Amino acid sequence: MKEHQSKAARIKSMKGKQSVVSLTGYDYATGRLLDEAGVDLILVGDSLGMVVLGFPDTTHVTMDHMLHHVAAVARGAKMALIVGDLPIHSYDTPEQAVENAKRLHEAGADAVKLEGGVRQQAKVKAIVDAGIPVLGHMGMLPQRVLEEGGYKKKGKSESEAEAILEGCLALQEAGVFGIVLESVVGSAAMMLTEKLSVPTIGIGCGNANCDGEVAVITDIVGAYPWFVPPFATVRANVAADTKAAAIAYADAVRSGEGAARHV
Ligand SMILES: Nc1nc(=O)c2c([nH]1)NC[C@@H]1CN(c3ccc(C(=O)N[C@@H](CCC(=O)O)C(=O)O)cc3)CN21
Ligand SMILES: CC(C)C(=O)C(=O)O
Ligand SMILES: [Mg+2]
Repeated sequence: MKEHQSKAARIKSMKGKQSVVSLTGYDYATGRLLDEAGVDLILVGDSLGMVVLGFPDTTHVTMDHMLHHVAAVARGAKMALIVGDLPIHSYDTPEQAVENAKRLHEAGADAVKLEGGVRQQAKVKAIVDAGIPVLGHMGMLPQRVLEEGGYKKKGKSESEAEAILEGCLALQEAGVFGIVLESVVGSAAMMLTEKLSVPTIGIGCGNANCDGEVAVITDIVGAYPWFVPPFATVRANVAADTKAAAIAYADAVRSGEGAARHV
């Protein structure tokens, strides 16, 4: 087994033993800091389209964007499993899915993630057969935000929860090492976590209903204050500190005092 595959196998084996700690990261410095912090899994998410590139949603993200950011994170992180999101329309066929998964892997991703269940089963099998571990993603699927008309909670009814389970089981059978559950109501997330043999990694699924959690790094450090999902806990004030530092710098330059350290 190659190193990237044993890293993914380690995440899979954490189910029932240790919570999987995951955060998104988009650049070298953040990859290095999260690695030093002991994060298990760094997701180079297509959320970078929103919080780094300034698009209104993730449907504008391309393979070129992903390759650029995956390579930067991979230069910074050595211990954590690095997962790269396959962006919208990069996995429309099994052949295209394998080709683009290989490109993300060559750029430095240990594994890839794609959105959806039953209709992605053949693509997941093909990528896993090519030797690249796959993380599933079920529940709310941001790449479908335009069709859905917003970000809505999933699994509210029993039939919707059962449909999510069917998708998760299809992914599990195809060989995913874990599944991200996004915006699934807590009771359904708990049911899925019980029924699946691979770890579930929750975001917007409440507390302690999944085998791990993932969060968008700019949300937890307060670096992108203009759109923060309601479930995120903001633990630092990077945006406010950045603006305050720029204002203090501007004052120093404009006052004639100068901004350089006097050494
Ligand atoms: N900064 C950022 N953080 C994220 O977590 C994130 C992104 N961007 N972009 C891509 C997706 C979109 N995400 C979102 C966005 C909004 C809600 C939200 O408003 N949820 C409400 C609405 C529930 C409903 O209407 O059914 C909730 O109460 O959970 C959830 C996840 C999560 N992802
Ligand atoms: C929100 C997570 C799961 C994601 O897919 C992303 O950051 O793109
Ligand atoms: Mg994503």
